[in-house]
Amino acid sequence: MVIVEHLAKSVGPEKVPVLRDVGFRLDPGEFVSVLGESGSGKSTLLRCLALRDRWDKGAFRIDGKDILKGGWSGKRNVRREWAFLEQNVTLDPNRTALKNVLIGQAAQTPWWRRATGMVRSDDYMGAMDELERLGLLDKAKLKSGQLSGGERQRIAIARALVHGARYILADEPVTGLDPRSAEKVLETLRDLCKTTGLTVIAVLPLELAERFSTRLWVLKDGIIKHDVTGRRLTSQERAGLL
Ligand SMILES: Nc1ncnc2c1ncn2[C@@H]1O[C@H](COP(=O)(O)OP(=O)(O)OP(=O)(O)O)[C@@H](O)[C@H]1O
Repeated sequence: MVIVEHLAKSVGPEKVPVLRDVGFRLDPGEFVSVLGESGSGKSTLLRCLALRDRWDKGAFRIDGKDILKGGWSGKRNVRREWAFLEQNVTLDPNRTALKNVLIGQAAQTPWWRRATGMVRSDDYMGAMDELERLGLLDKAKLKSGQLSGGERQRIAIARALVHGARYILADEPVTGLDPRSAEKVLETLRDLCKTTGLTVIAVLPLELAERFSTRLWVLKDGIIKHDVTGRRLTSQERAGLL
């Protein structure tokens, strides 16, 4: 279980408070969508959880361990287990989809493996299994530049899973995709949550958030103003979001 308490974060030279007091508990397999007006701090929250941004205040406990107070190994585990899925996926266009899955992201892969592209046969089998599970086996040998935007997103998901992700933080992962590709990416994430216990926290448009996620957070005034599970937002809760 993940427990966040009293997370606060100010930004910029003026130290403008964006997150004032964010707290939640999260079980494995949840698919959370973060909603909120532009500038409400959705990306800041995701970056804090990925430890890309330093927290001003707060406690971050995972399976009973206090990550911020512990040593570097807890933080290293968070960096490995919390994968960040961006709107514009960075894949190496000169390598195949399979090689992109195998060599991983810079933060997860030793430099010599990235430089040489060397992989172990176990890793190869693991990557092929993951591509099969995500319905991408027929794309394995294509150069990533030949893939569609939705396929690139799903390759990035496969890459995260192969490298040990238990949590995926996705900042507008389907913006710019056509509706069918967007649905396929979100169906993939939803199925993984159900079948593997993967936890997803994503910034999505309201309509897709309500269709695909199990829980909705509305960020407002630096806190999670509404935290809703298993239902749509009421008209009062969605005020200001559309
Ligand atoms: N490094 C920074 N320096 C100054 N201001 C920042 C910085 N990072 C974020 N901000 C400000 O903090 C606020 C929250 O930004 P954030 O990107 O988290 O919002 P958001 O909810 O994701 O917005 P959007 O929906 O428009 O993407 C915004 O007002 C933004 O301008």
